[in-house]
Amino acid sequence: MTGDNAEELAVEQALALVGGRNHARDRADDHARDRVDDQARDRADDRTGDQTGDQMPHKQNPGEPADPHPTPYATPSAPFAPSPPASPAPALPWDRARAVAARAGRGGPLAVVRLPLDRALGHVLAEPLAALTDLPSFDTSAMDGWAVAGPGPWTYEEGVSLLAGGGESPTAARLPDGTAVRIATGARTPADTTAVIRSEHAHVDEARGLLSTRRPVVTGQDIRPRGQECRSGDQLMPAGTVVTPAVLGLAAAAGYDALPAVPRPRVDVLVLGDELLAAGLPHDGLIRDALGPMLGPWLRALGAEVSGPRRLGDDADALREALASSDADLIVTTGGTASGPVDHVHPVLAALGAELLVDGVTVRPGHPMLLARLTPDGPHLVGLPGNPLAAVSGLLTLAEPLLAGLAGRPAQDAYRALVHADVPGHPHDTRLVPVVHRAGRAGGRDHVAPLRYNGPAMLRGIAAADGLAVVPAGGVRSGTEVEILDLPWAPATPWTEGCFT
Ligand SMILES: Nc1nc2c(c(=O)[nH]1)N[C@H]1C(S)=C(S)[C@@H](COP(=O)(O)OP(=O)(O)OC[C@H]3O[C@@H](n4cnc5c(N)ncnc54)[C@H](O)[C@@H]3O)O[C@H]1N2
Ligand code: MOO
Repeated sequence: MTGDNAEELAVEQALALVGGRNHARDRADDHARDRVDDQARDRADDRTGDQTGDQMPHKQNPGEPADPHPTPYATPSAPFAPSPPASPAPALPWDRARAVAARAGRGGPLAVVRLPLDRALGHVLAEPLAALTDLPSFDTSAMDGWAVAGPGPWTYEEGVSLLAGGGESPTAARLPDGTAVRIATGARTPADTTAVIRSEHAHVDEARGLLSTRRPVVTGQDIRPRGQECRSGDQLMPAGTVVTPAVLGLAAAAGYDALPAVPRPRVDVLVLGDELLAAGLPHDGLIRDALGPMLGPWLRALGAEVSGPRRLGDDADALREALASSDADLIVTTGGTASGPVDHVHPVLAALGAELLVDGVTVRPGHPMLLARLTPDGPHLVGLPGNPLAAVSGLLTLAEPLLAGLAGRPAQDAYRALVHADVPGHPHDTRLVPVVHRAGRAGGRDHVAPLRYNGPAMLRGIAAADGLAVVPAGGVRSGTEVEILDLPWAPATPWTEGCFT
């Protein structure tokens, strides 16, 4: 990794760490039971209603530009001709899909590496962090002042001071009753010290060589006793903890030079689509690739080591070759998940004999998202739909819990927050809607506000968001609680106020 990359990674990890509310809870759903339940439920869904987003009676937010539901890009040489899905497997409900992804990530044993502290940020502790020393490791003065023994007034020796980091002074190793010695914050207190008197509370009579104080002296005052914070061997943090800057500081204080960590999961990002430009303005039916620039940093913020994006166009052979030759733990593809003429993800997975763990999720946007295992021991693949907000939906539904499992930490769990505004729902699918957290004003409660520009092809809402509301079928009323998934960075900037809600 270059220095630049390391710096970029550190910034992204820091963003992730700053923003994370981490309401993690390990939901170990029974995968086999889930699949059976889900299949029964989905068969019922198929009988009762519409599965497409096109008919969603979704009230348009005021001012939101019309977003006709996108159709796959069609070229004159390959006219769009909808074909049946490659796999008849039913779509999974959103929470089941997350549980399946989390379970898939937890499938194998975790590797352990020892990383120097300056490379450990954002990794997950593979073992509990046990103190290698008592903290403090010696009785320490908490203040600049005087160490005293017994009741005052105290005599002292002119010119003798105990300093932080100083070795044991022969004159001050033991402090006889009735004596005092000048001491600095962080210095070891001599044996038999009763208390430390802050310099501002001490009265020094230089002529008589006597120290006194008008304040009562409490035994042990302003002394940090050895082992106050921990004893050697105490567990400071459990395995599975994400190494934050504060954990690095604690580990250093407790004597660590390197930390036992789970290696970051390695992720290859493959961007599919002939219509995508890597630079410049859209022209002639071509558009900018919005996912390549977004996914690397986002996946790094989720703790991954990312290579790519590689733009493969709509080339089935190139996709097959890239999948077969990858040595990553996870491959993330974008686009090509549906059944259009150049949607190659399903056929290539079938040709490689991959096992589809999730083939569609009853969530809007993002319903064609998929999760596969390429070989029994091989990498997983998360297929993100090409519509950009649908890709974000797939990222948080499948990639985030999978990566959490691969990295040895619990997946983010949704938590509940009040929503300020009615949020329309899909008739029977979950909706993920960009929201921003707002502090309650004038006695009001903290809440989230849904953001406009939340169409599947739009990123304008999510760019201003700090979370996604998980809106159940049928929608939610203003003033009720809704599940929230946090985005892995700090709350959106204040100028989103009024601009997007
Ligand atoms: N007959 C049906 N067609 C479609 C359905 C459906 O149910 N039946 N679902 C629609 C939905 S919803 C989605 S989402 C998309 C998913 O399709 P793909 O995953 O195959 O994605 P593409 O067709 O390749 O692209 C869709 C859309 O997104 C644009 N795109 C793709 N990649 C990028 C990128 N990197 N940056 C920016 N934009 C990108 C692409 O140009 C298309 O406009 O399928 C619908 N169709
Ligand atoms: O509604 Mo699609 O799943 O745009 O994402």
